[in-house]
Amino acid sequence: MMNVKRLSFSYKSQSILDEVSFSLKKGEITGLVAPNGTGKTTLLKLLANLLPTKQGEFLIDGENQREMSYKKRIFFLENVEGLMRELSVLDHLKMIQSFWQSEVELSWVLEKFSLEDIQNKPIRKLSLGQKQSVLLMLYVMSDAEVLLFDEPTNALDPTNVLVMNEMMDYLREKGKIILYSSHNLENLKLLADRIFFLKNQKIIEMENDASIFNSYQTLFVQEEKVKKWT
Ligand SMILES: Nc1ncnc2c1ncn2[C@@H]1O[C@H](COP(=O)(O)OP(=O)(O)OP(=O)(O)O)[C@@H](O)[C@H]1O
Repeated sequence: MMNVKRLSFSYKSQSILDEVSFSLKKGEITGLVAPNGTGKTTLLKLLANLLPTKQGEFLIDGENQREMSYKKRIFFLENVEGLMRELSVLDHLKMIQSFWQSEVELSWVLEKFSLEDIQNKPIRKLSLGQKQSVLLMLYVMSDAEVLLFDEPTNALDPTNVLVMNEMMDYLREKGKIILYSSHNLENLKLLADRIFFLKNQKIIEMENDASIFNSYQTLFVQEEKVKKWT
């Protein structure tokens, strides 16, 4: 269980989170939804200890984020920009396997993503969607307890979205704590056990049922922003 207690955060005068409290459970996928620029990535960075927090605390199984081993329980790579251009796919997998002392088999992960053919290519020679698949592979390879995904379907074609969904089901089965930030409400509706909306610096927990699209419309869609162009 990951518990977040009274977490607040601002970039200078811009308040992003205001005394937010929630918990994430093992074996559950929690969706995180909000319009552009609301603070989803900021929240993921805070949980991964990549931004300094002054107010609030978070714990994994009671262990506070200020303790040394906390960081080694969470995997978060914001986007493909975090991959190393000159290193091959295989190099990345080996690096993560070694750093995380993971027992996940390299060949098994490559096979699940059907990426055996490009395993020796450097990242700079891959397409955007291929890089995204590599990023997802690293999550699986890390075998970390807490997995924070920022728009994981970015640049993926429909087939690879299905591959990602299989991956998510597998990770849930393994008891991972998963926070999945996305604008793809349709896919989240399929996958998520719970969905959080982020609005006015607060988390609102929503039921993941047929009403989720209407709720999004009511809470977030600002008709005045969609201007007539013709
Ligand atoms: N390093 C930073 N310094 C100052 N402000 C920042 C910084 N990073 C993000 N912001 C601001 O914080 C707000 C939230 O940004 P964040 O990236 O967390 O949003 P998001 O919900 O992930 O958006 P998107 O859906 O577009 O990815 C935005 O208004 C952004 O301009």
